[in-house]
Amino acid sequence: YDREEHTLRELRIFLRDMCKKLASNKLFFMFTKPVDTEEVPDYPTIIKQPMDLETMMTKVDFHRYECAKDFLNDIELICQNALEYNPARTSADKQIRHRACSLRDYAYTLIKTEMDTDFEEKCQEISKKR
Ligand SMILES: Cc1noc(C)c1-c1cc(NS(=O)(=O)c2ccccc2)cc(C(=O)O)c1
Repeated sequence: YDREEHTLRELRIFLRDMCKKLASNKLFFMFTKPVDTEEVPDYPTIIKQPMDLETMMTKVDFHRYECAKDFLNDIELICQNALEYNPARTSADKQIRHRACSLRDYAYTLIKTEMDTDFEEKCQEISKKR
């Protein structure tokens, strides 16, 4: 196996562990699956690019992430969607916005602390060439 494939395989193992850690935190329960359009019928009229942690795990398996930055872009999407769909001053909306921001900060911090900087740089170099 050439070196680049080995690097990307290592990235996928790391990102699956990230997904698992984020999805296992009860605080982030509502981000673990796509928003159910039966439960929330107007969701697709407001949120054009839904994202969730189960979809992200599938994207890892389909080799859709070539660096941690691409993975964090989807975490950002989960967070932005929650802020956009739940803008009210009610405690329910405030709670989901707070949890969305916690998910984003927790994901960035996990990657920053657990991922080698030059490993990410190597992934981004590979990603640029493809
Ligand atoms: C996410 C999201 N974005 O807008 C809203 C609104 C939510 C959201 C959606 C749901 N119900 S759901 O059937 O779509 C679902 C259940 C379990 C996991 C994932 C989604 C529940 C909650 C909640 O706070 O409990 C929040």
